[in-house]
Amino acid sequence: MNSFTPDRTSFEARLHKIGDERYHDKHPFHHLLHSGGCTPDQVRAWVINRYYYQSRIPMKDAAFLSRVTDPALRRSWRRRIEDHDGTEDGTGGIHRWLRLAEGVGLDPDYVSSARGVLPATRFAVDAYVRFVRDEPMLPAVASSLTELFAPKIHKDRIAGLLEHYEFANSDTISYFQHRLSEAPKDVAFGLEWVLDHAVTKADQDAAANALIFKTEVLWAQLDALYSAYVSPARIPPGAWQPGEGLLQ
Ligand SMILES: O=C(O)c1cc(C(=O)O)c2c(n1)C(=O)C(=O)c1cc(C(=O)O)[nH]c1-2
Repeated sequence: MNSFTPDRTSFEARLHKIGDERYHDKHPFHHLLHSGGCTPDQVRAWVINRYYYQSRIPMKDAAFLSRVTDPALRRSWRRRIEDHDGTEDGTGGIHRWLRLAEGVGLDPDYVSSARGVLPATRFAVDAYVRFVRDEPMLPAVASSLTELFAPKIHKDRIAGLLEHYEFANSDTISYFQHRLSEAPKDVAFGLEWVLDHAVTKADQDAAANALIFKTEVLWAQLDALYSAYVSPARIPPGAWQPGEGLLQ
């Protein structure tokens, strides 16, 4: 019978180590994007596929909320949906992502139709929504903790896009600018909740494994993008072809 449960500090360090080793800031596609090495079509492919992730985040948060019995937890978590959906037309993260889409020359209606999304992106993102819907509460919350590592990548992205790409300006990058203040609030709450609720070794393992699963969801999306649009550029049947979905 396991009797030794590592303390909060070493458990938190274990979660951070997962990010240090596995977060998608290390993926070659991000290196290419942030250093100015992407062609306009590679940026467009990223915007189209990443939209699918964005669009499913509030759906997974709604699935999560539908299982929560504690009003205080619901009150805190529901802000995530408002961050993405906004509180009225023309506000929120999804709207801001579509401004980025227009900035790179894409028709926002095409992007929001999700027609050209890569199959592996769809599978990975849908797996995340199902995971949060179906797994116990602790792994469901822990899977959101990749956001611990997001502010750094958002800062790198803002700096890299502004330095290297003509389309980048305060309007087109406002999605990332907003996340710099939104994500730390989400993750401060989520981390506290996980540290409070992971009280046995088995709980801590389940939370750590959920975080690993989530890094894989993110990594798989970039692998799909790299293999379809970078090298050797094998676009799967049905996925976005350069030239499609452009602004008229
Ligand atoms: O640009 C990124 O690299 C990145 C990563 C992540 C993440 O780590 O899951 C999120 C976001 N951005 C993001 O913008 C966002 O709203 C978000 C929500 C969540 C989540 O799991 O609930 N992750 C992320």
